[in-house]
Amino acid sequence: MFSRINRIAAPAVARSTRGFASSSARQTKVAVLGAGGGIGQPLSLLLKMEPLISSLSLYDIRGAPGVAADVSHVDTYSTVKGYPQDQLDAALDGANIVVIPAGVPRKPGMTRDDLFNTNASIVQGLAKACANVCPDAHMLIISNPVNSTVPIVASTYGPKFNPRRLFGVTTLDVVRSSRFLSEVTGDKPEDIKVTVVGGHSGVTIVPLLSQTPQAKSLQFGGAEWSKLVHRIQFGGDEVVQAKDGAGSATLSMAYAAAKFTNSLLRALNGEKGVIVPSFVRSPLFEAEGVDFFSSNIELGEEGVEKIHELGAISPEEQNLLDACIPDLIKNIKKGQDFASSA
Ligand SMILES: NC(=O)c1ccc[n+]([C@@H]2O[C@H](COP(=O)([O-])OP(=O)(O)OC[C@H]3O[C@@H](n4cnc5c(N)ncnc54)[C@H](O)[C@@H]3O)[C@@H](O)[C@H]2O)c1
Ligand SMILES: O=C(O)C[C@H](O)C(=O)O
Repeated sequence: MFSRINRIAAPAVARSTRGFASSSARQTKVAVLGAGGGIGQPLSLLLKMEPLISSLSLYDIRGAPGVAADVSHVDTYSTVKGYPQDQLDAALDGANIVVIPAGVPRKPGMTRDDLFNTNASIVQGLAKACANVCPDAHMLIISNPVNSTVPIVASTYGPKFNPRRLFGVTTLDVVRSSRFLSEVTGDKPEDIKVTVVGGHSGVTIVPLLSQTPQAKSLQFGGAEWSKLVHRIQFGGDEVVQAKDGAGSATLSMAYAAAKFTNSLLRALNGEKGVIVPSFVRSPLFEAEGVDFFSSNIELGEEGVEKIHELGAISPEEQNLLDACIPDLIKNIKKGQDFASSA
């Protein structure tokens, strides 16, 4: 099966593109597509508090001008403009980063894949517009199922696809891992860093707890470890059930998306050593038929600078990875088939 436990360093993804000037710290335009929604609204507020953003462009088929008017009163540096349904191209004009939380959320009993029929076309439509209007923008995809929507965006871009600039946002899994592990060990969550690899759905979410010093006391394969891994993999269900039909994670997701956006902005502005997990076009499991995979990514001034290998993992984590790969292949292919048939 997937027996390579110690993987050596991957070559940096070498593809140069037209630049995002490192001097643009005070001139970065970020567009949020789906800004009127449960994630979009708090995310817009958090991005308004981000000093590395100079201009926020808020788009939704419903309510974006209202959200923009509201957020624009916050006394921070950036300007904010809202765009209604028929002004998508104007919203995207000049965008350096596009964050997409547009689409329907789950209700209890649904899987993320059950959202595919609705969200695939929403994301594809938005990706087409981005490919036309701001083809060099960094694309941050939140809409589920992420394992399929990211491949949809890549295929929709066709020859314009730049693998250094497309990211599936899996940061919520990282955030949950820190928090949930802290509840087990008593350590401070802000001190805990867990590398979560694979994808963003159930068993495709693989937390590499063996690489986290605070998790060393766990007995790998034991009940406590299994319970923790299950909670990380199915944390989204906790929120969906608690919201009881009113949607899925929005506030923690907005926090996670703002955190990822901040990592990218820092790297685009020249900070070195920014390394975070994200679901990207990846060579790591290409030989097994996996085109996209989440692992630690070093971010740089052009986006993806280097895709890190997994490093040493435990036999129990290898089992998790073995379970992840077949699902991931199916999810990715579903997205690619959708895009190629459209
Ligand atoms: N990646 C993650 O970790 C993660 C976490 C939580 C939620 N999600 C996903 O994020 C998506 C949004 O969740 P939510 O709770 O904000 O949902 P929501 O229903 O509250 O908001 C979605 C927004 O998208 C808008 N929208 C729909 N079609 C659009 C289009 N064509 N263009 C622009 N906007 C459009 C809607 O009008 C709405 O305002 C869901 O698919 C959800 O599953 C992902
Ligand atoms: O669970 C969901 O459907 C939303 C999101 O993917 C999450 O992990 O919370």
